[in-house]
Amino acid sequence: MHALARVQEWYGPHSSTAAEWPVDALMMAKGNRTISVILPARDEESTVGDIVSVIRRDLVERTPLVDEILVVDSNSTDATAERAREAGARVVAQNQVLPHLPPLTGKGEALWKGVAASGGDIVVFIDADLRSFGAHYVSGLVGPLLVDSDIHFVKATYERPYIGADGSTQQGGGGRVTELVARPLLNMFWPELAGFAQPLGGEYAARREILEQLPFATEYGVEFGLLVDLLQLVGLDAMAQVDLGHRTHTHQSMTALGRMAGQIMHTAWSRLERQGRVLASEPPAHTLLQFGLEGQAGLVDVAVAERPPLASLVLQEDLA
Ligand SMILES: O=c1ccn([C@@H]2O[C@H](COP(=O)(O)OP(=O)(O)O[C@H]3O[C@H](CO)[C@@H](O)[C@H](O)[C@H]3O)[C@@H](O)[C@H]2O)c(=O)[nH]1
Ligand SMILES: O=C(O)[C@H](O)COP(=O)(O)O
Repeated sequence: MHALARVQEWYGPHSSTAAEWPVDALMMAKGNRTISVILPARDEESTVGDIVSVIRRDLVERTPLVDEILVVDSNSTDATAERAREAGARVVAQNQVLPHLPPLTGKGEALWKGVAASGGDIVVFIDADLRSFGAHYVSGLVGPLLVDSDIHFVKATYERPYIGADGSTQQGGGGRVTELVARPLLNMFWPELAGFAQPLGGEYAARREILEQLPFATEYGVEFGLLVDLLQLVGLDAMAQVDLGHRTHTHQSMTALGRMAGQIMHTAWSRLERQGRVLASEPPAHTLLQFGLEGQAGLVDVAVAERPPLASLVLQEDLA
């Protein structure tokens, strides 16, 4: 079957909206399973507290859908940890989780450490820089996992405007790396994943037993790597998409997004090599020469390290 026909066949039965997953119905479906919400946070003092407070108020105190709120403090230099703790989250410092391992950096490292430090049967990731967060983000993402045992992973979709520094809104202007890098790469090499409208979005949920079987690319390669690896591990029919409505967040600069794009291309390359689809005569360069606003040049490293599946680590430590 042609890949796009496959996407069409998948799309209907695997797509829903957050409104289709009311919290009361999910409480009935939850049984004795536990749910952890993990927020990776680097210098997010202005937003992390509000997000944690909403989860705590609506999904812990009002209705106990969520069992654990964990903020992974990703080497912040601001009051992220204090704001998160005051709002009611458990906070762990990224480098204090599995401290016997040499630390790595970036968002993927924060997520991997978050999975290691949390305990829920279902894990929900929520970015800590969201400005549009509502409790429906969490309930929408866990809905398909709680009611359908064949679903192992749920990814959010939403409208993503670009909000300028002057507050002006450009509808559909957000997600620049998604549109210019991730989507073309997915369509070229993994077209079955083309139906995920926001492949780089930071909001998704999965069963712990699946997350522990997956390697985690560090830095900003993590979402792209997880999607590609999940397709191989569980297959498209075990993956679902939920529309959460609208997402706004803190935008990064163009140079920061250039580095992100480089990291995503490296992650894609590593998967192509691993799947035996390219044979490199020499490895791709991981340096990126960028030019700042005033024309100053700077060399940055966009290499993406990788953490092994947590399950393999536990096994190794058991054997040691
Ligand atoms: O070293 C880091 C960098 C980021 N973050 C946190 O990760 C989240 C998302 O990072 P952000 O810098 O806001 O990324 P975006 O520019 O929003 O990038 C988008 O695209 C990335 C690549 O797929 C995803 O990782 C993001 O979740 C997604 O929002 C935020 O809570 C950050 O504080 C960390 O914890 N550690
Ligand atoms: O998903 C993306 O492409 C990055 O998060 C960048 O998003 P932005 O263009 O909305 O800042």
